[in-house]
Amino acid sequence: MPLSVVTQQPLHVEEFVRLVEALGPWLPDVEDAPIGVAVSGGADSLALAWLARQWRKNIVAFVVDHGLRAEAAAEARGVAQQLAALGIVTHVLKLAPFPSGRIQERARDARFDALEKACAEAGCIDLLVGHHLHDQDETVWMRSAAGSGSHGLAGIAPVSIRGRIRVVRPLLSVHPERLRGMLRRMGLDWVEDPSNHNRRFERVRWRQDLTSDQRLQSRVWQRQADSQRKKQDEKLAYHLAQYATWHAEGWVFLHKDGLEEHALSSLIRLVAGNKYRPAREKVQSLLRQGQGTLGGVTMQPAGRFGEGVLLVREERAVEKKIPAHSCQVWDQRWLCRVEDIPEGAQIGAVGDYAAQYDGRKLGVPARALRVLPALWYGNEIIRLPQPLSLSEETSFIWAGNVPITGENPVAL
Ligand SMILES: Nc1ncnc2c1ncn2[C@@H]1O[C@H](COP(=O)(O)OP(=O)(O)OP(=O)(O)O)[C@@H](O)[C@H]1O
Repeated sequence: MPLSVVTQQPLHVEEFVRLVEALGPWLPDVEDAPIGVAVSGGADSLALAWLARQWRKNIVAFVVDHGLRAEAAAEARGVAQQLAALGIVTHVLKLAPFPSGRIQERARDARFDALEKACAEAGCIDLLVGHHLHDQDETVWMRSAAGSGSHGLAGIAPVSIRGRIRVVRPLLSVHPERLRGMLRRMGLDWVEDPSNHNRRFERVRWRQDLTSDQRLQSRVWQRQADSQRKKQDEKLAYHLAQYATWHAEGWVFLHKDGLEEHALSSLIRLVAGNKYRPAREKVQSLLRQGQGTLGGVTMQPAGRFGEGVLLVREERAVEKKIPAHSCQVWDQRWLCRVEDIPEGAQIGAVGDYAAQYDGRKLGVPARALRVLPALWYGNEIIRLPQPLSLSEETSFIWAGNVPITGENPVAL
């Protein structure tokens, strides 16, 4: 029977609770630690917010206004009012304008950055988002069309870590019609975003064109790839635990017996804080050479650190100095924890200043000391990172936001 003929029953609260509880553990339902919900005002996330509110008392909704359409601000206010009427505390997050080009990707990144920050401020460590079964089908199909391997075909992960929060997608196995059915039954209206129908975007074209058979096929691929990915990840985690040592100054020692393609590419991604692993051929060529730079990371023989290699952030690749703020991330890896930052201060690499320190005594490669972050005021360093600082206070903490195994969370 074609899928479209199957009647989709509205989703019930009990089923939602089963789905969401399976993705725990969850903190107790207390005021100080609410669960965040990202709500666009579209049917899926509105349904998610309503269901989450039945599940728990303490939730906080975040509505992001990208400022991309004239009516967006009024729509966001409308959604906030609708949520407030459902007894849900809501914050509207207005994004600063971003440059044109790659608009969907930029909007997504900016949205998740804003959501992560807002969650941290509201005391949420978990954020629910409303991706559903059709989003998963389209993602898998698109990745298959792009020639992805099992990592890509495993699709959107039900749980992923993004910076300081856990992003949870309890509706990934739910047909969207079941969510709309639920909203209709509750008499709740939703907003239709016109960009969801704009065929300029690849995802929209697949959403409109995928047949039921293609959707079924993509679910088969997804399940196979997911189980393959899990096996590969377990193997890699075991391998890294055996051979790799990550150091708090952002560098890695990899034992020679552990030098192989998957381990190396995952560690390069980790040390550089990159979204993606480097291309396979390049990793293989680096392995053949035994040393060199790739993906913003330098690999060199480990020398006094043992038989193997060191992976250190490449000095030429680090971000230039940027204006310093508290909670500012520099070089996509270091979060500034300093509170009382003077006007005009900047975050930049320690650089030549590191020459004053003895890496041997500190147990850190000299190269790794040079690429650590520091707080600069003109040509002076006013806050040093650990282990160069004499103070007990930690001025910078690792915020690489990159998993060691598995895929980087893709903010869809
Ligand atoms: N403007 C926004 N504000 C808050 N959360 C958002 C916003 N846009 C998307 N999200 C979150 O990301 C999820 C997936 O985004 P996507 O663009 O697929 O959703 P949508 O089709 O715009 O809306 P919905 O999923 O609510 O129907 C949403 O379900 C929601 O949780």
